[in-house]
Amino acid sequence: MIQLENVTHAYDGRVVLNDVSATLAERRIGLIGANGSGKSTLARTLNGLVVPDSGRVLVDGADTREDVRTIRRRVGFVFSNADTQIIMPTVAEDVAIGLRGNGLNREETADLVDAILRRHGLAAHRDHPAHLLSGGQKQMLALASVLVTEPEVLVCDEPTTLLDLRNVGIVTETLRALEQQVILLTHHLDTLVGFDRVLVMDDGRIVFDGEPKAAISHYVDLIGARP
Ligand SMILES: Nc1ncnc2c1ncn2[C@@H]1O[C@H](COP(=O)(O)OP(=O)(O)OP(=O)(O)O)[C@@H](O)[C@H]1O
Repeated sequence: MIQLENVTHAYDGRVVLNDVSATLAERRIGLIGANGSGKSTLARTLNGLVVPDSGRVLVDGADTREDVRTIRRRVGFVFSNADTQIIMPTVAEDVAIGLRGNGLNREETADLVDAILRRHGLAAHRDHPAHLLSGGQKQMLALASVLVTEPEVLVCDEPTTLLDLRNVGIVTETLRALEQQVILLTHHLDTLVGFDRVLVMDDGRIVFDGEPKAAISHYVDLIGARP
C-alpha cells in the first residue's frame, strides 16, 4: 500500500504538487488530468524518482526519502517513451539486466528471460537489436524488463501514448491481466474501464477521486469549462 501524506513539490519555485494526500490500496488505479497538472511528478514520487520538498510518501510503511533501494524493488516504473527505458543492445539482454545481482546463474537467468519474452509476445525477437523493434514491441519490452523484477506495484506513465490503436489494446490487455497493483497515468480514457478507482488531478491537486465513469465525467467537465 502506498500513502501520500501532504506531498508538496515545486520546480524552480513553481508548485506542481500542492499538499496531496491519498492512500493507494486498490488493485487498479487510474490517474488522469490535463497536461502539466502534475500526474507524472506525482507518479515519480511513488518510487522515489522524485522526493517531495515536503510531506512524505510511504510504500508499505517505508519512506521514499530513506529507503529508496527497497522501494524501487517494490514499485516498478514504466515510462511513456520506451526508448528512454531500453538500455541494452538486444531484447534478451535488456530483460536480463533487471535480474542482475539476484543470485541466479546464467541458465536460470536465460530461462526466466525466455519465459517473460514468450509471455509478452517477444520470443521471436530474443536476439534482435532492441532499437529495431516497432513502437508497440518496444513498449512491451519496457514492460517485460520491469515485470521480470517482479515488482509488487507497477506505475505506468502513459504507456500507450505513442502507440497505434492495436498496440494500445495489447498493452491495455497486458496491464489488465497482471496480478500486481497497477497505477496507470493515461490520456486514453477508455483504458480505465473496469478500474477500481480513478484520481483526477488539476493544478497540482487531486480534485476528484472515485469510480472511473464519474471521474472521467468530472475531468471532461473540467476541461470543457476551460476558456
Ligand atoms: N524536471 C522538471 N523541471 C522543471 N519543471 C518540470 C519538471 N518536470 C515537470 N515540470 C513541470 O511541472 C509541471 C507538471 O508536470 P508533470 O509532468 O508532472 O505533469 P503531467 O500532468 O504529467 O503532464 P502531461 O500530461 O503533459 O504528461 C509542468 O508544468 C512541467 O513543465
